[in-house]
Amino acid sequence: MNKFMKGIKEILLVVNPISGDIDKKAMVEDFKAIAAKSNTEVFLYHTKGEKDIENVRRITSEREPFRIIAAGGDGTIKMVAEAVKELNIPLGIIPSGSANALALNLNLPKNLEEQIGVALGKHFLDVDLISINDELGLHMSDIGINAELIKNYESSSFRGKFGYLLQTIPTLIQSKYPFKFKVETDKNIIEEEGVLLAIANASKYGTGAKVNPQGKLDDGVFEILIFKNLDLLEIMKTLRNEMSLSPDFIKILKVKKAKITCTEPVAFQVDGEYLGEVRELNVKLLPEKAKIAIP
Ligand SMILES: Nc1ncnc2c1ncn2[C@@H]1O[C@H](COP(=O)(O)OP(=O)(O)OP(=O)(O)O)[C@@H](O)[C@H]1O
Repeated sequence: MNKFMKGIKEILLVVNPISGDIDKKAMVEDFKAIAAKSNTEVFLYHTKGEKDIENVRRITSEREPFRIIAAGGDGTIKMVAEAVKELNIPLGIIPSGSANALALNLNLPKNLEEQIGVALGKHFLDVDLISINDELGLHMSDIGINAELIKNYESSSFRGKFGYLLQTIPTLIQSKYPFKFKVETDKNIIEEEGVLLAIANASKYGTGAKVNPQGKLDDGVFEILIFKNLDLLEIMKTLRNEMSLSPDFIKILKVKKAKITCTEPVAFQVDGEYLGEVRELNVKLLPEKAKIAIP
């Protein structure tokens, strides 16, 4: 008798073994124990750091899980969302990265038992997916000083808040700001000088900085935020803390599609991952959504 005939459901648990420098053995055991109570088996996949999208896709088509859980940081969640974006399989998140910005924006609980409960629960948000130069963006991507800061942070050896703090002044000194941004949308063309242009699906950065009060992950639009060239230290301070930035510093456009160009190559990051310098970004909302379990 196969598992379907026995009425056993299967979950795919995707675990990033290195994310956040956290040992996940106890989490996996807890997860299996809780899943077993509802006649659910767990198929475990440890990410390898290469070919993970292909592997998750293959395992999903072979095993047909009714839900996929991503245990890792933002990079792991994004990888899983990319792998199964055409399939409409519900996703759960066990936040276990050094950066958990999506979990923060989804108000996921801090306690592991509660996180497992939510990940296996029945409430979902259909999160918009954004394509940025063919990269999948889930919450906050940008070009300008924040991406320069992430680049410097990634190449330094200090992690966490202190690591960012340490890189702030060198980033400001080395930065090529202000940048000249041109944004073309269906409605108009805007040219503006600024220190940073963000493509925001969410309201907050992973630091808690609430820069996009209008941002809703499931509203079928995204915001383009242009941080004007004003009080740079104030902006940097805001980005790295749980603060709201004064609206005087930001211009906000609500769009479904845009082309962004800069006169010079500028640092670019997607959901906290530095992706080199670009001169042009083609951004559009994808027709697919990620169905993510929420409290
Ligand atoms: N087994 C592995 N060995 C090395 N790297 C891996 C492995 N599995 C996944 N990765 C890498 O982990 C990264 C994703 O990490 P994720 O964002 O989930 O956690 P994180 O702790 O927040 O990471 P980071 O601090 O790099 O943002 C990807 O770059 C991926 O290639």
